Amino acid sequence: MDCHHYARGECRSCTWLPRPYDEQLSEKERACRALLAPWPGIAWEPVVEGGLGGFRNKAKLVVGGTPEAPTLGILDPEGRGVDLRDCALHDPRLVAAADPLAELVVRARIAPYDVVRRRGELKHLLVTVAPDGGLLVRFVLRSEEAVTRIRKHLPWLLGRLPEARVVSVNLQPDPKAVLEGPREIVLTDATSLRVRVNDLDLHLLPQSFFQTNTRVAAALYRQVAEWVDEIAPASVWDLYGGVGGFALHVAAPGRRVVGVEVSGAATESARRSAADHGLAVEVVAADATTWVADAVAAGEPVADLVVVNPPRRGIGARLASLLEESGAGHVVYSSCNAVTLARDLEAMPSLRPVRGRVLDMFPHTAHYEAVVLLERAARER
Ligand SMILES: C[S@@+](CC[C@H](N)C(=O)[O-])C[C@H]1O[C@@H](n2cnc3c(N)ncnc32)[C@H](O)[C@@H]1O
Repeated sequence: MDCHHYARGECRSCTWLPRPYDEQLSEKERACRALLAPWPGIAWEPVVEGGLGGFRNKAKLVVGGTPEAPTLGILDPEGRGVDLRDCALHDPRLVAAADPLAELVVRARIAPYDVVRRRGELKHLLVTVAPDGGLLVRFVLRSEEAVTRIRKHLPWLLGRLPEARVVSVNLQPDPKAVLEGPREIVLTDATSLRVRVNDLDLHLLPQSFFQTNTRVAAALYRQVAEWVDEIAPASVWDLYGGVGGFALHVAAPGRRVVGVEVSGAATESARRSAADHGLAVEVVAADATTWVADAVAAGEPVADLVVVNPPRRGIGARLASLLEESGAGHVVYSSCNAVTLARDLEAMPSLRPVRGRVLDMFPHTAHYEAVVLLERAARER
């Protein structure tokens, strides 16, 4: 894929861009299988392709420049804005939304945050697109200084960008390089974006995690639902459940499904989606490890099948040991970091990976999603 920002050396986020896409896929498969080589006999499904361009459903745009001429993209090493609003990875509808958003910044006279001088207000614009074109737009601000002006110009923005279903402000007062802060002010009547994934509408409230490639996420949920339905467990826990993608896909009559997720916004999203679809999925806001440890301590049976989909750091030694010692017959581990996946597998020797799939969630980078089905080995006599 040609990218003029890469060619000019302005952005090198896509570290694998010069590599042919077929080579990227085979290298990711090779790397994943090499990390999981200590567990021979995994039946691998074919890799899921992520697409050459236009696959990202979320634009994380750092705002630089001036109130009259803002840049939307990244900052260079000196802290100056580099405009990447036409990034080829972004869904074209995100690209189309960038100009009206930049115009809003000018109209509302919002000063881009200057990281060097620690002055200004607007740090990031975070925009998510649903498959039907609906948009969730978030202004990450240092303070509330510009909120009244954004509200004043909101009718103009909604006129220019009628696809914007949810518009919000996130307050991130710290001068740290953190994407967003804890407080969110929703400016529209609608508070969540509905994202169609397979045959489900997933609510997405601001501040909830969602996989960045909707088509690959749909393939991931279908794959896991297929494995789970084959096993037909009576109970499933979906740990690190986010907005409920796995939990809702594996819900079935007579099956007890519990989703556990630390973010309040994501749990609220999952609850709304479950209610809309009439699915009996229980959603708990908690730290996954603490919740499992408390359940075990209270003598509650661990689910027949446990899905885990942690951040890059993995599930860690404590949760791995709880699962190892539990009665769960199967675990599905979906990971965006096969290094921590392999480390966690080592800590669960009774749970053996039997099936696996690599999904190219992040084309043009070394990153990928790997999902494995673990089966409890029969106890040796
Ligand atoms: C990789 S995302 C997966 C989300 C979801 N399974 C999906 O398919 O979109 C990891 C999720 O774990 C959540 N999380 C992070 N730390 C957690 C913890 N200690 N306990 C529970 N959830 C956690 C994050 O908020 C995020 O939603």
